[in-house]
Amino acid sequence: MQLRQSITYSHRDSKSLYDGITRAIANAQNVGAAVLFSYSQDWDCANPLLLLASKADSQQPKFYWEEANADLILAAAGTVAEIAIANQDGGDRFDLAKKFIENHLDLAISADDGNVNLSASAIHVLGAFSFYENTGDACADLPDFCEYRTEIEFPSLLFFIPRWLLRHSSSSCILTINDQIQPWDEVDAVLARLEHWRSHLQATSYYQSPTLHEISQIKEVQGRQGWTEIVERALQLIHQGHFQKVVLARAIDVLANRAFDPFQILHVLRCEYPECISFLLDCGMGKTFLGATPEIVLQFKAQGDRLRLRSDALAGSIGRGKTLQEDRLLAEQLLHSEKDRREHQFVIRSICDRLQTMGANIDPQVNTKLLKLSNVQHLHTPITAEIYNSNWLMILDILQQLHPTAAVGGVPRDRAVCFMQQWEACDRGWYAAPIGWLNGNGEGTFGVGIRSGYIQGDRARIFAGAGIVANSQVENEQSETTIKFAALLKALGAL
Ligand SMILES: C=C(O[C@@H]1C=C(C(=O)O)C=C[C@H]1O)C(=O)O
Repeated sequence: MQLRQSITYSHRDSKSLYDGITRAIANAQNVGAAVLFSYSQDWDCANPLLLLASKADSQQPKFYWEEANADLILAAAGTVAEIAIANQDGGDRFDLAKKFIENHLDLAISADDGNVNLSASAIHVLGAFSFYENTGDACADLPDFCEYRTEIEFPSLLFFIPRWLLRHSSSSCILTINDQIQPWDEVDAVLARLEHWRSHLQATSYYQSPTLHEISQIKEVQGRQGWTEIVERALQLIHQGHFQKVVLARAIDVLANRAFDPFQILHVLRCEYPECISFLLDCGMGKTFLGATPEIVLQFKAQGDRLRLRSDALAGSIGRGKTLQEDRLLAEQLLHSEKDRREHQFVIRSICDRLQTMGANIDPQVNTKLLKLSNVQHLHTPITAEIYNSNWLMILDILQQLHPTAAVGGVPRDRAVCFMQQWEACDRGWYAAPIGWLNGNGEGTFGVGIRSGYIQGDRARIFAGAGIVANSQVENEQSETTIKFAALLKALGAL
């Protein structure tokens, strides 16, 4: 089955917009339920993050996504359809995500002003998964687990279709307004609703950034053991052959004297890390998850019956030098480190094996390079593949297979993940899990939610992890996480 958004109208005149809405109302009447309608048009906006900050109210879900390298910014707010699955709900969340998309995109009607390409006019679904499918379930027999839950909880799946979305690139800037059309709707009422949102977004508004905060406390989250002791325990288990690799995260709580401004923090990240994907996801309940990730877990594009896929192997890390020469020496050290190469190979293997299990043909050209960010350099191998399937929604099955890769989980995955759940100081929530977007044109990107943290009022909890393999040195792994923390600490004004 080829599921795509059912119809796209290009409207150079108001009659055809009228026809599109009429068709959506007919669809809604046929199925006896609401049907999505979207209208896209050229829009003038130089700063999508500022638009989001000034237009979205605090109760609304918000999403921001910036891939500077791919020349793409998405800024969106509000919701016309949403699925939020709590950790305890059970059910297969990837399957539920798929059904959500099918239910909403299958009968959706899109219209545009005639100047919009298919990618921009397609309806976008935005969201994230939590790291663990069902917190505590995989290790139900482990004692005292609940004590270590994070205080900031996020759904195990959150997908939403925004009320409005701005898709910005250097060549175009398109605004899409989405609406739910009811069987009893009338065309004029729908037109009035579209006009309401259009003028809301067009009205001049100013973003008043809150008064700058000061940091009052920075404190490592303590579990039942300190992080270095957990790393030592993991090394013993690696030595005994229990697992070969486990990625262990530390968490730090940062407290300020007044509320943090998530938009300001994201702005710092996007300027400092242009090679990364800057992201922000706010459920509309005063909690924001944000970060700047260098890692893509799955990027895809449907081309006829084929799906082009990309997934990044990113593992093996070292700091940046203060001088060019020191930086080069560190780079050489990383490129020739047997331990880091081995750690990196685990990730390449885990991604390739799982893609092959799904029937994908991996492109034979696989090149490992250095990825240099302002605070850290990594071994980086983009893996590209192709799979034949007429239903692009199988990407959710692929995502389910890939997550967590050995870059943020371990090898073998189940044993490593169980250890992490048992020993890490707190639940990961959305940290190191897939976050991103897809659209009705069969394309999308999910990043790995690392170099990230949660903001809730005057509190932030940030995460950083490191891959532990045989011969890992505890102090080196700890300083690696300290280097990684620097990104968020700096953006929070805590460094
Ligand atoms: C787990 C994190 O990073 C991951 C672990 C890496 C490593 O161990 O070298 C490198 C990149 C990421 O895949 C993190 O940043 O929190």
